[in-house]
Amino acid sequence: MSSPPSALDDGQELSTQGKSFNLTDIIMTNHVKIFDTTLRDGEQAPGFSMTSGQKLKMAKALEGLGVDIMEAGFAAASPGDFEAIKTIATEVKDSIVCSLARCNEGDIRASGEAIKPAAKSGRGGRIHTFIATSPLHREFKLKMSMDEIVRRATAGIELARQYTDDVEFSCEDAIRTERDYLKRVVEAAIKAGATTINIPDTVGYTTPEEIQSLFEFLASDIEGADSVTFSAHCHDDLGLAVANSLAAVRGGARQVECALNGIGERAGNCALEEVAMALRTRKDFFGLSTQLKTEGLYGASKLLATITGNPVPRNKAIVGKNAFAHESGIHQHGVLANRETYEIMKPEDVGVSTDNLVLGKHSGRAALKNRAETLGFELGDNQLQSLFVKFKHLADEKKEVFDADIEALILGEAVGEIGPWALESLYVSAGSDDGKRPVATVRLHHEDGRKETWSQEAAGPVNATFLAISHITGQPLHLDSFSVQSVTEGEDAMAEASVMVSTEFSSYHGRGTSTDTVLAGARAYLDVINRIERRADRQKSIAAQH
Ligand SMILES: CC(=O)SCCNC(=O)CCNC(=O)[C@H](O)C(C)(C)COP(=O)(O)OP(=O)(O)OC[C@H]1O[C@@H](n2cnc3c(N)ncnc32)[C@H](O)[C@@H]1OP(=O)(O)O
Ligand SMILES: CC(C)C(=O)C(=O)O
Ligand SMILES: [Mg+2]
Repeated sequence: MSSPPSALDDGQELSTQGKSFNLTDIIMTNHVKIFDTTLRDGEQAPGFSMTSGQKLKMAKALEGLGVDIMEAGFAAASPGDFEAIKTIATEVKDSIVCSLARCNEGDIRASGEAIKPAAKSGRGGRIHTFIATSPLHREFKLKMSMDEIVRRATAGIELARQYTDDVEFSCEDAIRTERDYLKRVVEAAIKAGATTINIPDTVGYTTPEEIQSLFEFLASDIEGADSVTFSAHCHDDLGLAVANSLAAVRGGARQVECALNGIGERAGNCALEEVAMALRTRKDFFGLSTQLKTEGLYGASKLLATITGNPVPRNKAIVGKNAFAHESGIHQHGVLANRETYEIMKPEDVGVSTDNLVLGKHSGRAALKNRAETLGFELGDNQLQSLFVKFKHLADEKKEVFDADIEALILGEAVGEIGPWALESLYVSAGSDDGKRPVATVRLHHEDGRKETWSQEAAGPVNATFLAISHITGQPLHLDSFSVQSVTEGEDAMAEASVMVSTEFSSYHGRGTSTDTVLAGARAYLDVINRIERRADRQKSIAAQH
C-alpha cells in the first residue's frame, strides 16, 4: 500500500494569490504548540464555571499533560479570576501561564500583574491581548474605525511588552475580516512587539480549505512573518473546529488553541484531545509533533467532567466511554484477531486501560497507586492514603473493583470544594405495596457548623430525597433532568447520577457516584446546591469589594 501524501513534503511548492513559495523555508519547526484555553474560553461557556481551587486542580492536570501554554483566565473579569491566574502562575512550573486582556490599559495591567509570579520565576508568563477586526464587530460592537483599532492594538501590545516579552495578539473574528485589513493589523501588531499572532475563527464559520489558504497567505505576505508564531483558534459552530485547526497547521500555524473535551463558547473550541491525537496518529501525513503526554488525556478529561458536572458523551472521540468499546460481533471478532482491524489508536496511548478487572480487597497501596497512575492520576501520599481507605470500604462492598470504580473514587476526592453542605446520612424506606409512600430522612452538615435533619414523604424515593435536601438547604429547585448510569458492571455496579437544574440566571450540572443509586442521586443534587451557593457567595464577595 502506498503511503498517503505528507502535508509537509520537503520543498513542497505552494501558490498563494499567484505567488509561489516554499513552505519549509518559512516554517522552521515541526513542533506544534498546544495552547490550552480550557480555563478561559472553556470556562466562559454557560454551565462550565469553576471555582479558583478547581481551576488550580485543572491547571495542575494540564501541566501534567504537557501543554505548552495554558490560558488561565481573564484577569480583568473578576477579582476571583485575577487571584486564580496569580495562583496558577505561582504553582505551575512547566507550562507558560497566560491571561487574556482586551486592548485597554486596565485589562493589560491586570493581566501583567496576574502573571507576574511566572514572569519573575524566569519561566515567563504570557499576555494575550485581542481586539476585533471584522466589519460587523467594528461597526456594531466596538464602534471604532479601522485606524482606531490599529492604534488600540499597537498601544495594547506595547504596554503588554512592558510586563513580558511573550505577547500574543488576536484579531477577533479574523476569518470575517477583509484580507488587506487583516494584513495591515497583523503587520502593525508584529511591529509593536507581538510574538504570537492568533487568527481566531470566533464564530466557527470557516472551512478547512479557506483557513489553510489564509495561513499560507499570512506566511507568505506578511512582513515580519518569520519572527512570530502563527496560531489558530477555531470554534465548533459547524462541527469543523478540529478539521479547521489541522488545516491551519497545514497552512503554517504552529500553535493550536484548544480546550479539553472541546468546551468553550457556544458549540465549543477545538477539542485538545482530538487535535493532539490526530497529529500523533497521522504523523505520517502531517509530519508534526506536540509535546503532550497523551496517556494523561483520559484522566484529565474525566477530571474536567467531574469538576464542571458535565459528563463526556459516550460517543465522544478519544475520551468517550465508547471510543474503544466494541459490541457488535463482526467487530469483536476482528478485534480479537487483531485490535488494529477496528482501532486506529491504542487505548493505553490516551490513558484508557484495557485491563478491566483490576483490584480487590486483598490489594495494597502499591497496586492502587500503580493503577491510578495508569489511569492518568498522580497521587500525593495523603491523597493515596485517603483513597486507599475508601478503596478498602468499596472492596468490602463489591466483589470486583473496576478501573471506573477507582476513577470515581479519585474524582470524588478531586472535585475539591464540595461544600458548603455535606451529606451526613440518608435513610430511605420504599417499595412496600401497603399504601405507604416512600420516605427519605436526610441529615446534612453545613460548613458553618449547622446540622439539620428532615424526613420527607413523596411519590418515589429519589423525589423524597431531593425534597428533603431542598427543605434543609432552602433551595427549592426545578429539575431539568435527572439520569443515572452504571459506570461499572455487575449487580453491585457503581452508579453515576447526573442532575441538571436551571435557575433564572444560569444552568447547573451536578454529579454523584455510589453503589446505591438513590445515594448517588442525593450527592448529585447536593452538588448542584453547593455550586449555586458557592456562586452566590462569590458574587457577594465581589459586590463587597466594589
Ligand atoms: C471572543 C471572546 O471570547 S472575547 C472574551 C470574552 N470573555 C469575556 O467577556 C469574559 C470576561 N468579561 C467580563 O467579565 C466583562 O465583560 C468585563 C469585565 C471584561 C467588561 O465588563 P463591562 O465593562 O461591563 O463591559 P461589557 O462587557 O458590557 O462590554 C464590553 C466593552 O468592552 C469593549 N471591548 C470589547 N472587546 C474589546 C477589545 N478587545 N478591546 C477593547 N475594548 C473592547 C466593548 O466595546 C465594550 O465597551 P463599552 O463598555 O465602552 O461599550
Ligand atoms: C479572544 C479570542 C481569542 C477568542 O476567544 C475568539 O475570538 O474566539
Ligand atoms: Mg474563542
